[in-house]
Amino acid sequence: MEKFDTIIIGAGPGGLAAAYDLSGAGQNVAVIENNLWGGTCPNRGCDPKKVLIGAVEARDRMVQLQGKGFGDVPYVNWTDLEKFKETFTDPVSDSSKKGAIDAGITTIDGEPKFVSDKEVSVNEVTYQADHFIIATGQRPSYLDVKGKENLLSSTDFLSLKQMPKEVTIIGAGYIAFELATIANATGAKVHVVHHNDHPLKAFNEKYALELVKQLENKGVEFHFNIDTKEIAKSGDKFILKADNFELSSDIVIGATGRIPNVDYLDLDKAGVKVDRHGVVVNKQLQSSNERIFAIGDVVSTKAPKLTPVAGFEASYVSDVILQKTTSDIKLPLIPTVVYGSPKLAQVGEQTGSKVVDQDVTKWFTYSHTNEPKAKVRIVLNDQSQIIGATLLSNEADSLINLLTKAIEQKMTHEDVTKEILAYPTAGSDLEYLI
Ligand SMILES: Cc1cc2nc3c(=O)[nH]c(=O)nc-3n(C[C@H](O)[C@H](O)[C@H](O)COP(=O)(O)OP(=O)(O)OC[C@H]3O[C@@H](n4cnc5c(N)ncnc54)[C@H](O)[C@@H]3O)c2cc1C
Ligand SMILES: NC(=O)c1ccc[n+]([C@@H]2O[C@H](COP(=O)([O-])OP(=O)(O)OC[C@H]3O[C@@H](n4cnc5c(N)ncnc54)[C@H](O)[C@@H]3O)[C@@H](O)[C@H]2O)c1
Repeated sequence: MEKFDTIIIGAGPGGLAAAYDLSGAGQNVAVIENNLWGGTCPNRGCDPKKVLIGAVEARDRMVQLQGKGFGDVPYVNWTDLEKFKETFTDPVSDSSKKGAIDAGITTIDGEPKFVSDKEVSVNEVTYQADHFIIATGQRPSYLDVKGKENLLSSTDFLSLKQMPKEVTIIGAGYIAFELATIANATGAKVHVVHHNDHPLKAFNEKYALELVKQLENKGVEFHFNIDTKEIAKSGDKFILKADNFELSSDIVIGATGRIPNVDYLDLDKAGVKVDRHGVVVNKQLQSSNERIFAIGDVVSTKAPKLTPVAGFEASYVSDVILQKTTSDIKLPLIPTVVYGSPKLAQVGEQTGSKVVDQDVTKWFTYSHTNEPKAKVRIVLNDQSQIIGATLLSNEADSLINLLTKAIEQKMTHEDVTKEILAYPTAGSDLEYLI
């Protein structure tokens, strides 16, 4: 029986990062993957989404400057854009696997199943290891309603060969907003159907509602407090049905959350406990079997399910396995961005001793490209240090990283005035934002 120091299940950003760390430290490491190498983020998540959003941003920039240097602006050509996206996604799996092999990591394709707390079987071959890391991520969850087989997922959306004329998206989280923004820029009529009136629940409500308004101004229609009961097929159309509500469209995308990939692994044979949010772990990311760890999206903790979080946890667990640390995991500040157009970003505390909330639409940073709406909200503590921020603008993604550093360094207004940042940029406004 082949024996490894560590076997990792799942070759996403989390699993591969751990594999490189452990193999780089001299361990004999195997990674088992049952689908595309590289995982969700580069194959069917962050990266393809960002390629599509890139085209939306280019179009929106021209629309903003219509009559100010630009004339008629065409819709994004979906078919061409999809082909461009594929130049990023097509090579990912092979190159991720090759990279691992080149680094001396054993790569195994197939469906792993635990046969004991020390052994896993794949394609009828049994492998043993001192430690295991479960890094199997999440997959889309589908609403449990009549006709749920008629729902498409974000993965299906990102690979559509043609963008239909009418698109309905159920849910109002990250995925719903990002896909709505993309479909809208191709000229599709987009509907967002949500079961309550709290879109993007984790974000400042006023800012989330301002983003709704910006999308409505572009023609996206939001239907709040609609509890979907059925997705019926009628000819070429799909009808979303709820109490006193029907909506017909060409496709219906379910974006109502994701579920952990904990089934099919026979985790009970290894004594690993799970709940509906994923693998249950302690503060060292150890499961109920102390030799089996879990990282990334599959972990049942409140940590945001994001690529940099999976990478951070991978590095932490590698250090635990290599006996470089015995401390509990301590996640740093985690900035998050909804890649719409404009973008919505948030980091840190949302309440404090002082809040400076400004509409900065008319500031040069935003007015020179005629942005329709830009807002910045900074939260300070009783020592006037920056402790949190919410941003809505096209510059929000870069500015949120700068603010994350400012919070980590406990910067005050006075500290900010002592810095020189390139002008004119969103960063050089910082001293006027506090
Ligand atoms: C549409 C979309 C957009 C996103 N955009 C962003 C973004 O902009 N920024 C951001 O930070 N995050 C984003 N995310 C989230 C990000 O993709 C995840 O947080 C990240 O991929 C988690 O990494 P992971 O390694 O934990 O899991 P994954 O990347 O999901 O990798 C898990 C791997 O395990 C494999 N696997 C599953 N089950 C098994 C099994 N039984 N046996 C073997 N292998 C298995 C899977 O095939 C996969 O390759 C997005 C997600 C989606 C869906
Ligand atoms: N930019 C990014 O960083 C990014 C982008 C996409 C995804 N992600 C990650 O992927 C995760 C999954 O994204 P998501 O958008 O699927 O999940 P989410 O949890 O962000 O949003 C799910 C939404 O569906 C709603 N919902 C639940 N049941 C519903 C129902 N019956 N009818 C209508 N709406 C319903 C929820 O209220 C919520 O608004 C995110 O939490 C995030 O961790 C991150």
